[in-house]
Amino acid sequence: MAESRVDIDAADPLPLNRTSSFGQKEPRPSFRAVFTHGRPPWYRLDGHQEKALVIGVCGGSASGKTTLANRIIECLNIRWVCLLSMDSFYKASVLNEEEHARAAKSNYDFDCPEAFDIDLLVETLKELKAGRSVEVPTYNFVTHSREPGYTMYGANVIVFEGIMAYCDQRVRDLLDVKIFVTEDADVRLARRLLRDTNERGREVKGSITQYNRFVYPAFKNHIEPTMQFADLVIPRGVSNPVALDLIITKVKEGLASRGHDLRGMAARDGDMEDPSSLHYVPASDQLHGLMTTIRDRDSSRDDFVFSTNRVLRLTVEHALSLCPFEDVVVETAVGTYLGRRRTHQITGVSIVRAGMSFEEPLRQCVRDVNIGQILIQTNLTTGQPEFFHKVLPNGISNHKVMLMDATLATGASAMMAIRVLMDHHVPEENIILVVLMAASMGVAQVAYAFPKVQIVVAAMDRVVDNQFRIHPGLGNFGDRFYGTEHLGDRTTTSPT
Ligand SMILES: Nc1ncnc2c1ncn2[C@@H]1O[C@H](COP(=O)(O)OP(=O)(O)O)[C@@H](O)[C@H]1O
Ligand SMILES: Nc1ccn([C@@H]2O[C@H](COP(=O)(O)O)[C@@H](O)[C@H]2O)c(=O)n1
Repeated sequence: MAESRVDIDAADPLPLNRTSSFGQKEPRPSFRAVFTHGRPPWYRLDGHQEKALVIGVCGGSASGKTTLANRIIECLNIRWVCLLSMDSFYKASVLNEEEHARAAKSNYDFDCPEAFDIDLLVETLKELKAGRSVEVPTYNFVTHSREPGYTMYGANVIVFEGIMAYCDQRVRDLLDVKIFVTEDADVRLARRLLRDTNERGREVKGSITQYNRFVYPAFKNHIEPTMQFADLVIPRGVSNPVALDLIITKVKEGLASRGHDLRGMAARDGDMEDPSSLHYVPASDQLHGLMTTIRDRDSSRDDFVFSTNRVLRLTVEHALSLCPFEDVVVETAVGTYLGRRRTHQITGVSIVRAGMSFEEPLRQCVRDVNIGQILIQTNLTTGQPEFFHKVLPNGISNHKVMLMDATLATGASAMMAIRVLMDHHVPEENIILVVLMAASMGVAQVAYAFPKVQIVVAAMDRVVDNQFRIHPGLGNFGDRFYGTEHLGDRTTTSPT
């Protein structure tokens, strides 16, 4: 797979033995890795996105914003948090030669709102808050320039820090909690001098010149006045454990009210009527016979795979008949003929692993098909689906997308996959969910959350047990199809 997402950020604000830039020994925080893979549901049972909680941290330069932001992340001790720094949005990529020369002589003003690309910052924060991934530029303080950025994945909590974090109303409106860190000006200057000379390649004289000319006046004119927007003013930053405790308690309360037990909630919903978006592969004795072989636990693997491939192909054919077609005139050998032609490029996206069984039947039906994959696994402790990986073809947002999985029980994995597609701008109405064996509760769940998604199933049962297995169902599809039954739980992906 092309795009691995096992990225782990080491979010250690003060690594072992590091001395703070004011010269004091900081208590060493425990190491903590922030995982950006294995994401649990980031939307509610109705399919709508749960907006991320955004915590703003503002204050003067070297007041301790970044250190506090990292400590908040560490103390929250949850997955799916990210730190966004306003520094990434310095406009420096557009500094001209003359401005670069001035910056080198500490004569360029980096301490005014105009120095930042606020429009890009607002867009980025909006996307992150909506749970989507963004490209964040990297800023180089030594060369005063923007460098290639990195992908920041959507998170449940975003900590955003910067000197001008509260200067723009549009940014303020995106923040759920606003913190302002205060520190004495002489402490800030001392820390900054150390940082400028140790980390940012500056001379002492130039650093002091820049501080007197721009940094201190900017604090008075632009930064300090925005303290009025803060919910919480914190003196001494991370050295203020009482304030830190208050912040963590408040944020955890906010998160607790956002439930994420989607599979459990769905499982309690029980049987429902067939929704209008559900389409069965037309019933026939032939289909019935094939499904009987597939359900029969005594069928040989060869018979199981053979019958499955035939039903998968029938299912794909039926799903294709739901795609939009338009009139087209063609010339036959002896005249003209008014025909029909599909209007959209088809992309298949399989939910790994069981959904991959659909890939070959789809290729047989659509010669120019693109195939993508989404890896979702069930967390065996929480029972929740978790999103790990995706490969989506270019241009997918304009395609009809066949989302493929062998079985659909509670619908939790399918919902997560649909959410991933929609986060990548695939319109809901462009998605067709194709499934070999569904449970009515899962179908109802997906149809409730995403009414514009068409659902095509070859067979449906009404009962899902408390281990999320369909009854009577067809057993563990992946193990039977891939012949891995003897490996037991080691190969278990999402039950459905
Ligand atoms: N409470 C504190 N006590 C001592 N040193 C601190 C404290 N907070 C931050 N520092 C140190 O001050 C320097 C600047 O802190 P940083 O968090 O990067 O500031 P900012 O992001 O506001 O510019 C860093 O070297 C950091 O280790
Ligand atoms: N090329 C640059 C860009 C910015 N600065 C200074 O950085 C300060 C903001 O960063 P903090 O980590 O202190 O919040 C700001 O005060 C700018 O003066 C710079 O020196 N060079």
